Amino acid sequence: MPSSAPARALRLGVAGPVGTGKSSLIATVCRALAGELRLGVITNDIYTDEDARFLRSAGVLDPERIRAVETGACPHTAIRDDITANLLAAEDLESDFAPLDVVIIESGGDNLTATFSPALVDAQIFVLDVAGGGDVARKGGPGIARADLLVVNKTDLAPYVGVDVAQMVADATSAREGGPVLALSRTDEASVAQLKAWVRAVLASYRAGEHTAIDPGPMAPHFHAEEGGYTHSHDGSAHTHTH
Ligand SMILES: Nc1nc2c(ncn2[C@@H]2O[C@H](COP(=O)(O)OP(=O)(O)OP(=O)(O)O)[C@@H](O)[C@H]2O)c(=O)[nH]1
Repeated sequence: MPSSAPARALRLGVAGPVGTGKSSLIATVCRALAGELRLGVITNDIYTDEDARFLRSAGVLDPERIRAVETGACPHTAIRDDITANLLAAEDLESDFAPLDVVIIESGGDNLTATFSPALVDAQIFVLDVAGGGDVARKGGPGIARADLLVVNKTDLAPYVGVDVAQMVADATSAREGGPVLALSRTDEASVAQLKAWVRAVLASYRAGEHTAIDPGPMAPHFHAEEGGYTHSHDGSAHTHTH
């Protein structure tokens, strides 16, 4: 191993709107790579450990290797502004199961703009699905534009929702100025193999000291329905609420 090899596991973030298939994608990665890589997973949910329980029940990884962070009202704060709970969870996982190769961190998804801080993850995947409509990729946002990989998920559903996957991928590629876009379905083995190859390649580059964590940029201000409803922004310095 080169002397510049990092001392800890690669931390890989998975963000995207609710229901686009983040937990399922993580289950797919675990199923595909658990035989060759030592993996751990951290989930972020507002008030529950639902995603962690889903992943444990999927039987793709030792349940002890899946930890849940409960984020409270804004699930984005814990992956962007105050990342302490996630950092501690990642460090705990790594010390309990040393050595790990990859720790995957799932964001609690509720809008299009969630991004991870580069202080928490080394690389991030943003997940859209065809059921959200073919236009979503064109609308952009920091995760869509600048995550390390954009996944257009559930391509098996495209014929039923009238989405042209090739066009959606072309729009996404143009919104990302050529950055990688992967059309994925858990039922399409070729696409799963591409996802697996992408994770392997990022890990190899991270281990060689050649990978730089990119900040996709802060999230746009967004609304939360809890506590009577408030608009909320993560602009890097101030963490503001407007009721
Ligand atoms: N048809 C199809 N359905 C999928 C695929 N991947 C996920 N799903 C389904 O999409 C739904 C949402 O998947 P999840 O993995 O729970 O999505 P999520 O983004 O983790 O959801 P939240 O954690 O609630 O934000 C579930 O019913 C999955 O079974 C896929 O490739 N094809």
